[in-house]
Amino acid sequence: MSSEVHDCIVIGAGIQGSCTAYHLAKNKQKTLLLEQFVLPHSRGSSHGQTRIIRKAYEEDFYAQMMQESYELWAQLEKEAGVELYRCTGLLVMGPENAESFSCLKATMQRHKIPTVVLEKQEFSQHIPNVNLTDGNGALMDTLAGVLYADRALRAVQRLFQSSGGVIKDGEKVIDITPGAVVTVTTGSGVYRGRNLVITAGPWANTLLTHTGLQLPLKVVKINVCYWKEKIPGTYSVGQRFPCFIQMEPKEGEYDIYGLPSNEYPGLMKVCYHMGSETEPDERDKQTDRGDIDILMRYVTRCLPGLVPVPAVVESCMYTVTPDHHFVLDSHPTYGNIIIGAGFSGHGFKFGPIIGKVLSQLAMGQVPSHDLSPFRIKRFQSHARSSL
Ligand SMILES: Cc1cc2nc3c(=O)[nH]c(=O)nc-3n(C[C@H](O)[C@H](O)[C@H](O)COP(=O)(O)OP(=O)(O)OC[C@H]3O[C@@H](n4cnc5c(N)ncnc54)[C@H](O)[C@@H]3O)c2cc1C
Ligand SMILES: O=C(O)[C@@H]1CCCCN1
Repeated sequence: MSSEVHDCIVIGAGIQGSCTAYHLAKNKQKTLLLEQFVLPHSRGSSHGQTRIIRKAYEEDFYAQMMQESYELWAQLEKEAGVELYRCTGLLVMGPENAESFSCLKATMQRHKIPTVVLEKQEFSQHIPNVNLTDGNGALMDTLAGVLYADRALRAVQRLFQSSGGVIKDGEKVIDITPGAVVTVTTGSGVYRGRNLVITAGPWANTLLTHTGLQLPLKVVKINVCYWKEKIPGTYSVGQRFPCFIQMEPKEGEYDIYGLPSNEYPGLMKVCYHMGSETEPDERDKQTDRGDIDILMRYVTRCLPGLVPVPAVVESCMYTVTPDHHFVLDSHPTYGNIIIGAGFSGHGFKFGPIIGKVLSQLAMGQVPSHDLSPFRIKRFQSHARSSL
């Protein structure tokens, strides 16, 4: 074991760990970022070319955090000298009389998020080639768009390194010994840090076992489906087609969402916001296609310009909490272990702000956002959390 003690060790080089490490290094913290796979990889949750960025949220705390996240993404773009965000707008469709749809509208209004409400009569004129479901309303979050995910991850990791940070990839953490100085053992080394951040995505509970904590997290495999345009370009980013979310507020059903064709010419990404449970290392053994059946019916009904059979299916994982809100907190027993987990399929857009608040927790500072919705304590009654 080297006698070197890092200010902070971060486990997991997905978007959350990479952004946290970047903020730590910017704050002159001697930081080591450990990643089990050789980078870049496609075995976690942060790979793929695109993600949605939006301020349209029902909850005030997300809308608020996104105000700053947009600013931080813009700073990153500038610092890295690459385009990470493309404004396309986000079309949200949902049952007009559902509480979630009106709550979304009200939150957007309260936070002065630029919004256009689309009346039914004008819908098809503004959004051709989409059939609005009967009883649904529609609105547009005009500053929403696409984040270039793979590119963003690379950019943040590069900026971390150029700020003096060290990445060791292909090093799986196999043991953690908590203490005033935390000892972290990988397959090829032993490292010590005054603070530890665990941002291990679907593997969060595997790592937390070493600290005597388990969170109520469910890992699901998402079939990432791309659908062929009957006429190339119909739903393309070039034709200013927006991202969309079809809200499904009924119990047991989940939203459907899409991004304009862009990364694969002629193919539009349309996915279901839930999947079947899996062990993170056994992702490819999970072959349930129930989500694809739901999508095929939706595409047939609402996106008539697409061939209703997926042309490409890729895999990704969500790590879902019971309330679909994140975990951003210190370990209940070891104050120098910080946890970022359970991003529940919507965490990418928050990467820079999550990195900032996790780095603040790791530096012993008061976080600049209220983290009470994200505390571990809220799971106290839950069977799988052992506190
Ligand atoms: C299909 C899909 C669509 C999505 N769409 C959106 C969207 O439109 N907008 C949005 O904002 N978000 C979206 N998300 C969610 C977003 O991508 C995730 O919330 C985010 O990527 C989670 O990042 P993470 O860093 O927590 O996890 P990960 O990216 O999984 O990173 C964790 C890392 O930890 C490493 N690790 C684990 N265990 C160890 C170990 N023992 N030793 C060393 N390293 C370890 C893993 O290898 C991995 O690289 C989507 C997710 C998916 C799957
Ligand atoms: O985070 C998002 O914006 C999207 C919304 C739809 C589901 C997947 N995630």
